[in-house]
Amino acid sequence: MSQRILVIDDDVSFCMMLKTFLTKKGFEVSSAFTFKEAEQLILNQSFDLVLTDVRLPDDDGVSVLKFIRDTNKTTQVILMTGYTDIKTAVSVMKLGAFDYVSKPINSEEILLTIHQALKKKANYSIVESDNGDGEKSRKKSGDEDNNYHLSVIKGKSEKSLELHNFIDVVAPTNISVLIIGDSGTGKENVAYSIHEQSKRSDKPYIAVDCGAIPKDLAASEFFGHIKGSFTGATTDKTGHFEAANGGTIFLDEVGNLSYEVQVQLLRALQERKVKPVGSSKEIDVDIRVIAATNEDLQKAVREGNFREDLYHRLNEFSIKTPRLSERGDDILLFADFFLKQSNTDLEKQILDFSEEVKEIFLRYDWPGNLREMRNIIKRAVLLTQTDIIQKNVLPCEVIEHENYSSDEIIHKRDEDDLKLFSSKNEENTIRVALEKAKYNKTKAAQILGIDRKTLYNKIKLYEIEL
Ligand SMILES: Nc1ncnc2c1ncn2[C@@H]1O[C@H](COP(=O)(O)OP(=O)(O)OP(=O)(O)O)[C@@H](O)[C@H]1O
Repeated sequence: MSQRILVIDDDVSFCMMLKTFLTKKGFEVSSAFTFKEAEQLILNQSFDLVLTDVRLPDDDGVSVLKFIRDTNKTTQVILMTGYTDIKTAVSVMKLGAFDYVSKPINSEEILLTIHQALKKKANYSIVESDNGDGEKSRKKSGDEDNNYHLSVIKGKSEKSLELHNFIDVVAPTNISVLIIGDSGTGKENVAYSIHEQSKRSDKPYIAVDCGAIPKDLAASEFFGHIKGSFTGATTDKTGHFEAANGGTIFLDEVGNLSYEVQVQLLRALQERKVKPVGSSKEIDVDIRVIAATNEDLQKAVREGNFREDLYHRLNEFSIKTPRLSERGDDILLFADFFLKQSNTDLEKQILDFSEEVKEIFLRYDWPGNLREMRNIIKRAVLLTQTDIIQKNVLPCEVIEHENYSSDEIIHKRDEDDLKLFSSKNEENTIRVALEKAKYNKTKAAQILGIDRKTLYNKIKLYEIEL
């Protein structure tokens, strides 16, 4: 059976274009132009994946994600953003979206991201609440990000050395570790490194995305259940705690747990015993706990949203993951790593970045940290037809502080980009670029990464007055 995708975007022509494109690629595609329409569709059928614009006429991508999380926990969500929305997209990532792609959407890039998201979905062996199949705990293996555990960059900057020093010190112990850091700074990687360097490395490592667990199913997810304990529980299920027995449990986005679940979790951590839902037998568990958050948990404690006793239990030792912009020249090491990774993923052989691009990377503030860099480089690799990545394939937000000289060579960008270009955002993006370039069309075309002729046509199409 083909996989089901829901596309949500209020730009009707863009939405239809994407629908046609994905249908041709063998997916079963539905579309909605508003949050309200999407809500109805999501209630009536289950989707494997939802592709949603960050801004919708009656709501936004955050609400879509929250709604999906409340109804169907394994649906993957990919956000589509205009370049001015990157910061919003980064914050939505914290709520458990799979990834975001920037507009203009490139067809090859979106297909790749869709396949990775669906692969991740398939790897979650948690069964959806409505079909009640036998459930198993999940290990985040096979997850796109997980492949990168195989080779990670440590870095040489002061911040990186400090981070790895902390990891080395705490890993061999049984101490609970709380990893604090902005989205995309590599918290999950740190958790896995701690497990790998611990005495438990040959035992299970179970990563649980706490933001993705609906409140009603949390107890069963963590502690398991026995057949018949509630509607849909048609077989016994092993909970994450039991599955992690002897090894490590990683509680990602721990700040998202409801108060009720926090109480249950605390009890399990204090007593090192769990009781599956519907069972009267307690099971002893020996686990090391690592948790991560990108929220200010201390503030959540002060405001009464996170239990203080649980906070202290999780935070026997804390590690802060540095922002990418704080990692000095390591930025180029990471860039090189993502270049190699993208070459492998996309079967390309790009050799390097131009000196100018390296300088831009070193100056940029990387609000989405490593994840943003990975995405930007993947896209640049996709669009580059020569050996070296040049500035013109970088998104506007990365180069917007730079000066543009009109005698720079204009590289022709893959026309494919413009085919799936949202007209609403396109017009906006062109206006912003023109303004930035002080209405110099050559510079504006450069900012946009398109050739001058295309820009002229677009100016005519949208009747932009110069
Ligand atoms: N040391 C590293 N070397 C190479 N790649 C890394 C490293 N750390 C993280 N990455 C990559 O950066 C991306 C983001 O990392 P990760 O998912 O661990 O971040 P995070 O802080 O857990 O994000 P979030 O808070 O959004 O869950 C992933 O693609 C990951 O593989």
